[in-house]
Amino acid sequence: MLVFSDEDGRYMAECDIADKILGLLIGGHDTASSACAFIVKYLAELPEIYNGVYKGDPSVKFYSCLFSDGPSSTDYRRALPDHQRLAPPLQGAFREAITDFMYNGYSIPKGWKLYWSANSTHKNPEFFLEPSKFDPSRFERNGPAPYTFVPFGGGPRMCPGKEYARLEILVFMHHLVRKFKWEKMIPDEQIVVNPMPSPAKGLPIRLYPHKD
Ligand code: HEM
Repeated sequence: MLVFSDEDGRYMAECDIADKILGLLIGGHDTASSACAFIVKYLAELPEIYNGVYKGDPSVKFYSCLFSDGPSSTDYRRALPDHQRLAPPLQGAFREAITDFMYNGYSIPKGWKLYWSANSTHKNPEFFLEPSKFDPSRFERNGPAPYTFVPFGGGPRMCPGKEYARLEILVFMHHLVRKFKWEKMIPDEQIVVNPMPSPAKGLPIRLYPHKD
């Protein structure tokens, strides 16, 4: 960013570079930590799923694929994690209409700003049976219809960090699950969204090291 210029020879202003770096730090860190918090929360609430993950049960593929005897480590690329459907770290983003179009009976003029929402798309019962239920095996049957599962967005501006994020989350979970079982210290902890979803008190947990 410091050394590259655009086609007219103009360099980026310092404040634009700072803005991009801050965007990258927030986009790269807070998203993945929000995702990790929700896996920890759901696995604490659903011991049968935790046990499946710990034992490398293939029906919880995304969560088991980096475990020693689990499926191949490349499976994580195909697997779709249900925690990101239920609690997408990024709630959505803005787009600008590049042409006039009709949507659901509404006429959207060119130039209007539109907000697409990952959260409401992911909770649509037309696409997800029992949408409020955490079910890591739901994607094993049929993959989601195009543009119904969009935690990383879609189209040309889709998150460029998604493969890195998936791997980062799996490495963290791998070490946590291999070493510990845990329980939540606040059973009904509230979820706040500001701007990413997170447990209001920071999800305090009690860790129990595995004996074997
Ligand atoms: C679980 C983790 C993550 C989630 C859920 C996530 C989600 C998203 C979403 C929804 C967008 C907007 C896409 C769109 O407008 O269509 C986005 C954009 C972006 N993400 Fe991520 N992200 C994650 C991790 C990361 C990481 C680790 C990095 C970098 C190391 C990163 C860098 C970016 C950047 C630079 C953009 C802007 C892309 C553009 O505007 O062309 N993200 N992300």
